[in-house]
Amino acid sequence: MKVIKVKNQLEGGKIAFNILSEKIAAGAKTFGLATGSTPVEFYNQIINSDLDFTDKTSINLDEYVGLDGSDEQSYRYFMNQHLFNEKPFKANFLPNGKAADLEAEVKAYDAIIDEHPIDFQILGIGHNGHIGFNEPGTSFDVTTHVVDLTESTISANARYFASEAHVPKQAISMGIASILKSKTLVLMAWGEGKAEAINGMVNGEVTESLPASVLQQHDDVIVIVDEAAGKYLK
Ligand SMILES: N[C@@H]1[C@@H](O)[C@H](O)[C@@H](COP(=O)(O)O)O[C@@H]1O
Repeated sequence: MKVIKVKNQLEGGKIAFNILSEKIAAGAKTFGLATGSTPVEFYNQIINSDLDFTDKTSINLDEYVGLDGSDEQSYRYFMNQHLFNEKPFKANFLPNGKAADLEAEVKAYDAIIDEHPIDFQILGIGHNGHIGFNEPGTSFDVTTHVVDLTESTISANARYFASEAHVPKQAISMGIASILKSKTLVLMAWGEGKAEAINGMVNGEVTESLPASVLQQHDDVIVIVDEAAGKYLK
């Protein structure tokens, strides 16, 4: 795991963007994308670049169950607002949170990931160490699955909703086994609230109780943190 400390999200987003650009120059065509506040500056860098994505494919980590893509709180809507409306891709995949048959949707999403091996995956991290919506206790062997969100995640994500009661209780998430198949992973974290999770991920034991710790087992992971998120790192 390579750790890069930066001043702020702007500097971190630029570094992540530079890594992305190098991978594109080397032939990368499929990008695993994440939602949340963490990657917003990274997406701005993409939007403001002259890179062409019309022959590139994106596959997002997750989506809330029950939300349609037109719903402002859905991750599809977030991605449209923060990236896709400005930077057209060949294809943008996200799980369908409104699928009538969730098990069929999970299988279909696994097939999409198999057909489009991910070259570069961008990740944020939850306060409890989750990646995507793989909550503590999730097996490292799972592929796409339906997740019951923890209270901690529901309350952390309530800021985007009218109230905590409006936050969906379930999500469809790419699994840890799928995330680990990406050739390169870049995980970013900003702010003190992420400091303990980051320290556990980098220096702690590899354990399902801190899902991000599994990244220690991958040989091309770059962690970009600001001072606050990296405060326990040597
Ligand atoms: N499913 C998403 C994760 O992919 C994201 O990394 C995390 C952190 O969000 P933020 O970047 O807003 O701190 O929140 C959500 O739970």
